[in-house]
Amino acid sequence: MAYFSSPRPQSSSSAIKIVNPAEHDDKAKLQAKRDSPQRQCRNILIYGSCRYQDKGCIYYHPPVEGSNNPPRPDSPLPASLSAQAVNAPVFVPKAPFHAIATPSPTSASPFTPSPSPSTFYPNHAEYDDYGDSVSNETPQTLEHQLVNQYQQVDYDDHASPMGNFYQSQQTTFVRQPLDYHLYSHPTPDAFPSTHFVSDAIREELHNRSETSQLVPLPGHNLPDELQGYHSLALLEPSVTERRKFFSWYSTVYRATSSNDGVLYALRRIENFRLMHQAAFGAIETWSRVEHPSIVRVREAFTTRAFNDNSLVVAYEYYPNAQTLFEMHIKQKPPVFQHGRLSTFSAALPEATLWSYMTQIASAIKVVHEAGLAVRMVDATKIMVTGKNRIRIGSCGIADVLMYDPRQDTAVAQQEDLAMFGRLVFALCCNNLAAMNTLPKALDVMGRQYSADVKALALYLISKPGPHKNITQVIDMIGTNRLLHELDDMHSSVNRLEAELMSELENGRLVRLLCKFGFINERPVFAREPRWSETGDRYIIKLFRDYVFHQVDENGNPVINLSHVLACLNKLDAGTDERIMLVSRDEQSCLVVSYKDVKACIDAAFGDLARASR
Ligand SMILES: Nc1ncnc2c1ncn2[C@@H]1O[C@H](COP(=O)(O)OP(=O)(O)OP(=O)(O)O)[C@@H](O)[C@H]1O
Repeated sequence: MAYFSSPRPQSSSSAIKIVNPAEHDDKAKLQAKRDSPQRQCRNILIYGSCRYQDKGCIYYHPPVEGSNNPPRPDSPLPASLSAQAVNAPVFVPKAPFHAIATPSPTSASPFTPSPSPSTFYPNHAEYDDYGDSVSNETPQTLEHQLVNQYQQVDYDDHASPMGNFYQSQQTTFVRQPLDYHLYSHPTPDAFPSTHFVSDAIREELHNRSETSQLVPLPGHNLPDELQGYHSLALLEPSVTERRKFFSWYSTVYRATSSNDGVLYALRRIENFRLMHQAAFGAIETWSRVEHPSIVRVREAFTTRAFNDNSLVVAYEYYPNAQTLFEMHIKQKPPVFQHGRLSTFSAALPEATLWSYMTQIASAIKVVHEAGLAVRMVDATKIMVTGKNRIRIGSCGIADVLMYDPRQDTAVAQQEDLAMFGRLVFALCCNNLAAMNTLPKALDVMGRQYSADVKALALYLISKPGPHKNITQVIDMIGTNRLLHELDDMHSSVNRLEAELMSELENGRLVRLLCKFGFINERPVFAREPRWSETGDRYIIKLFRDYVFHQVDENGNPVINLSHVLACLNKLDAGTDERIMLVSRDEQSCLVVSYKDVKACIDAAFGDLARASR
């Protein structure tokens, strides 16, 4: 929605007072006056040119500067518009200003607006072109087509995480899913995609937002309030087989903090009795570790809210995050492939593996430099929070659970490297326990990955030593791969910035629409019930009609988002381009520039803002 119109160079303009044609006007006289070929063509006044000039238009067309046509001395072009100009013959377009954008499922190119508003409304001649494509359908038929269109798009989208929902005949969901494609699908070929954030990112973000807002299912007997957190929801299905976290069972919840209203992931360790308060010291150190590949630790506390002694550590929450285990190792349900059920899962591509290893190595380096050890480099605790973006989760918990003031951190750091090695084997072999049969694991690894992967994995699981450290690991990853990762990151930032640009102007347009909402049809203001119908506000009202309430020559509504966006952008820019506003009774009209309307809106809104203080 980010297009912005460039103002057309025009002569200075000013609002022209509305003139109500006197009811007792001599109609015949008026007709004669209107039909006079001496009168200047209204198209020239409004648009600067008339496309019917050489096709029989009977009104006067002043010569274009530099043309060979001699000037007509008896009918000079007025330097500026006079109030009488509103009596000029009314321009009646052959077709409505803007055709309805009908995304018909059957048509190959249902809606083909010009790529930018500046070319979209360059002159009135284009309006007639749109007229050629005007649909004769009633609004009801159009709505029906639109509904069909959306149904077709969404129901066909098997790749969408909502796909199962749409296919299901059951009506167990009360909440309506968001229609991600509501206003931009199907994308017409001629419509530059830069006008909207791309479908993939929009859907991804909507999915995350929807997950964040999912209401927890009842029946888990969760506490209403927990040390400043409320609205707890389980983040893992309660029926899966339970693995122990060291010697304890753990559960992850999503919860909202009463302090800042932000969502957090709470990891609860069941039946844990804290023996040393000093164990929480590590949590404080962890809460200061900031790294893009580490899930930030917020705080830790013990609680009896679950009817036991639980330890709870609060982390940053990443909606729809999956663990590396869930994403790459867990056996997927069989799918039909080539006519039979198959449980085949593709090997992790080597490029992705290097990206993962680079991110993990970088995170471990920061942790080791902070005098800590990760203690949990495990596929079930590393989360994928975006495309190829991983973060080590559950940091700090092991420090509390295994608290031992005499423990040597250097030993724990060496263990981090060994765990990292086991993780590489698990990812290469799609098996958490790959290391248990090392020869087989090496064989699988050798067949699918380069010798560098194998060398690094073997180094990581090699015996601890004074020279074995994370810096060595990063050296083994190599400058080329690090540079490659850096380039990928920059490209990703560039892409996201471009996406951001395409949505940049939305806030501006919403603010404008809000101003309209505040001003238009306000029942009572300053004890003047007609406040919104008089003075500047009347112009705003007519402008609102011009933007939103256009009708075609049959009186059918014209629903054209491009027209609305172009008008609002020009209004916000305050361009000199002029438009004709027509009163609702069609008895009077007004030629104003966007600049004039903008001034009216600013003044009216200023009135309201002052009165609200
Ligand atoms: N900080 C977080 N933000 C978002 N989701 C999280 C966060 N931490 C954990 N999760 C999610 O919670 C779910 C359970 O996490 P958990 O670590 O218990 O995984 P698990 O595979 O069930 O491991 P285990 O079997 O050891 O409990 C996972 O789907 C994980 O993605």
